[in-house]
Amino acid sequence: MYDLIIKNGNVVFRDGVRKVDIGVKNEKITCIAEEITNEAKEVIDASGQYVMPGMVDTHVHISEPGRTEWEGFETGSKAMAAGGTTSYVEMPLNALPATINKEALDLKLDAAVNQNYVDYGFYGGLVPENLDKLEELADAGVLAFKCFLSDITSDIPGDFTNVDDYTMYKGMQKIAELDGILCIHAENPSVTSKLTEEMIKEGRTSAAEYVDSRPIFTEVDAVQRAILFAKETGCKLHLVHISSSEAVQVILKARLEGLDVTVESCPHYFAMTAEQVAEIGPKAKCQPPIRKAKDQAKLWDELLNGNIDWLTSDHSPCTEDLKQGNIFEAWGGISGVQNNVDLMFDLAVKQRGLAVEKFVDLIAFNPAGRFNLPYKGEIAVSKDADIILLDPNQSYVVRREDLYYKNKHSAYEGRKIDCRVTKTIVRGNIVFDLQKGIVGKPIGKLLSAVK
Ligand SMILES: NC(=O)NC(NC(N)=O)C(=O)[O-]
Ligand SMILES: [Zn+2]
Ligand SMILES: [Zn+2]
Repeated sequence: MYDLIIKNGNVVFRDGVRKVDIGVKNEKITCIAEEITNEAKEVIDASGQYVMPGMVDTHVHISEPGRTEWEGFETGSKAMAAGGTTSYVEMPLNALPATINKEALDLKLDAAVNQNYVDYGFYGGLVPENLDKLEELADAGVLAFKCFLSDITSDIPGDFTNVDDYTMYKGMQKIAELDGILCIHAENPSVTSKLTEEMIKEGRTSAAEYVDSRPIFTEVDAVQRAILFAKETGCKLHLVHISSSEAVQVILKARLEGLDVTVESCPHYFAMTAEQVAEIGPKAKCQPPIRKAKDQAKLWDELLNGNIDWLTSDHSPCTEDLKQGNIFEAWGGISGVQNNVDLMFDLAVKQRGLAVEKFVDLIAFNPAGRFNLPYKGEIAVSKDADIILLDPNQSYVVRREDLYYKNKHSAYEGRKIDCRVTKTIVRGNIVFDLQKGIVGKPIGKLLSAVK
């Protein structure tokens, strides 16, 4: 007797797609066979659909507690469930206080209980004043550390700030000792902040000028410096939301030379060009910026050639008033997590011919492996039954009223997507069904690393 059987689907394994049935018991995948005829409490007919591991999104900002009006665990995780994400790792910034010591992490852990529809874990932040807190954060179970090279200043007490070089160096030494990973937002803060000042002063505040205020070389420069520091300290490195082929090439070269470094990029860098951002407006503002069409084409080559390790949403929501005005004034961060899986499946698999098993590596297997979650990210016996169904023949238009975000704005509003996540299952529990919406209770559990 199984808890759940998923029948007749095109199941995506790491080595290809096979039409098989999946049996789930006690939250795990316990059987994969051509035909399972046993009894089950629930049977799903997945005919005509892909059956894949849910997305393991290692880059999500939920600003609860402290800025809960921007996004909360409940609304954010419902959006993830509806979009095909089954686990996520939450960034140490945007909530107040930032997650830079154990007390702040405890506030997050408390706030997250009984609110999440999908499984969740946390980052610890690295900032100039918390070098002596990294160990307590690691002991308390953060899955990785995160720092900003890019300028991020705030006069609100407890808010996140960027690192200076000394902090990056010392932080990497400590994180190497703890056998952790440091994830870095890589942009040269001095150049980007001065260019920004200059352009605002001159009234050059169009979307095109915003892109020019954060040129690709500032990303490459910060990546190179992070790599140099990682070589010196032996710290494992991961570069978040990389926006340019030039930066990917630098990372690839360092990896070939033996450095333990990985790289992520995000759907918005593939789904929109700077030229389109000029039309969409501040809802599509992020840092680093969405690049021009000619640069995006090169980033696509990197993704299709297997040079980008995985995709993340970088879901960084805010209230709508912060997305008004000119693009320089608006909040930098895109709400996108609800449409990431089907949007990227459409763009990469359907439109550009990426093999569906490679797609699954990009959304699930690779991030789960890097973040020491070997029980996630793959359809295989003994793994958690975190499974999504995706219908490659269904189209939909992103509509505001369908979004679960606390603030229902999206850079993708009005966009047509030619495939759709129709069911999301977390450890054997159906949490989203296209017909019914969010189903059941917030059953999300805290992730723990297996080293
Ligand atoms: N404070 C943020 O959430 N920033 C985020 N914003 C973006 N990417 O525009 C990020 O990840 O840097
Ligand atoms: Zn960032
Ligand atoms: Zn982010």
